[in-house]
Amino acid sequence: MDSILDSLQASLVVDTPEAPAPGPPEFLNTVLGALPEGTKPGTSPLEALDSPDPERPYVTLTFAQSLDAKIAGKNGLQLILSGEESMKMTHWMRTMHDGIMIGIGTASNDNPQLNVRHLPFPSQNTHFRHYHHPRPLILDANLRISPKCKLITNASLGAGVPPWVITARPQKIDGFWASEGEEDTVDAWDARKATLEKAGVKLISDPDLPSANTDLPLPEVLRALRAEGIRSVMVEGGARVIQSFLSSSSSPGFVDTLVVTVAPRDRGCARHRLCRWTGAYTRAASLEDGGDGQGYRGWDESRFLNVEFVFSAGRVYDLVSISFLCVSKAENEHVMSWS
Ligand SMILES: NC(=O)C1=CN([C@@H]2O[C@H](COP(=O)(O)OP(=O)(O)OC[C@H]3O[C@@H](n4cnc5c(N)ncnc54)[C@H](O)[C@@H]3O)[C@@H](O)[C@H]2O)C=CC1
Ligand SMILES: Nc1nc(O)c(N)c(N[C@@H]2O[C@H](COP(=O)(O)O)[C@@H](O)[C@H]2O)n1
Repeated sequence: MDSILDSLQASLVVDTPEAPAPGPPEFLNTVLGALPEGTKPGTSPLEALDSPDPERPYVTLTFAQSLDAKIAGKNGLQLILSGEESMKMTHWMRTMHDGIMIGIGTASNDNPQLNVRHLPFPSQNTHFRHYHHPRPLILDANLRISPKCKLITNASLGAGVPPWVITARPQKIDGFWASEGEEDTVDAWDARKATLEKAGVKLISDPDLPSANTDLPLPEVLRALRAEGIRSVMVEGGARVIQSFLSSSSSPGFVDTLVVTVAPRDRGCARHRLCRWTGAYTRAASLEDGGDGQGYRGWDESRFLNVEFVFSAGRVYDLVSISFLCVSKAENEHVMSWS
């Protein structure tokens, strides 16, 4: 009897497949590199992200665009182009880098948090302590950033990494101010600097960074960040910063990897159209996906199809993989493929 019960019991032992541990989509591991075995995904930046130039950090440029290469709505209105899965992918990618860079246009317009709140909530620890959060880095020559922005207030509440602002104090040229009233400008700049520092912001104002009204020179910015220990940077935008990095991509260029989310809709603002990018996009889209499971797949709750593709500018816009997925559930799980 016992043996009958034993064999009955044995036959009732069902192999319950364990839910896969949450982690970045496989294509990110393939393109950017995986964490050493035994490391919990999302808890530390990737050591594997090694810049080809030891004087600057590794640069991943990433953004979301509409089919017609626009990244914002009318008057720069923030557009949520990414669906749920794509947003999660972006947040995983944030955990993989030391720093996350935006321009002051995005900081003022979007008031972003640049955290990883879309990742699954761990059972222990607080969300903020569990994951690696990249250091927010803001390109802001004139110190226009508001001390009340979310990046600064979150950090002051212990719920974010204090941002660094990359800036350049106006300087005299050959002993003269560039224009009348410039001295007052410098006083105002110094006052804003004091306010920001009091709010916990660190200013990166390398002497090599020339005084600039608008755009800071990327080689010096990247060099200064590397000197501060930033080994990898994820550049998120906005339009002007993306254009600066794409324009830098003639040899040798600063973009090591490019990850773009394309939402299949034409809805954006002409001012934020990424003209230069359209050509590369057409080229990428003309390649075949292959549907071999290498790509990033996930069901998107949004109404729109999302397409992700990745290529490495380090290899002159060579396509590493097109990853995509699709689909609006409302559209009968229609799968789109590139051909
Ligand atoms: N769809 C997406 O993935 C994203 C969209 N956006 C959108 O982009 C828009 C903001 O874009 P922009 O107004 O162009 O602002 P931006 O965020 O590109 O900042 C540009 C400003 O940064 C400063 N800057 C300093 N050094 C620079 C350099 N080397 N190159 C470029 N800028 C430098 C200048 O003051 C410049 O005006 C917003 O509407 C935002 O919603 C922003 C990020 C991502
Ligand atoms: N991945 C992605 N998809 C979109 O549709 C977007 N609009 C953006 N924008 C970028 O993300 C920032 C907002 O970050 P938080 O949600 O506040 O953490 C925004 O400022 C852009 O840089 N990205």
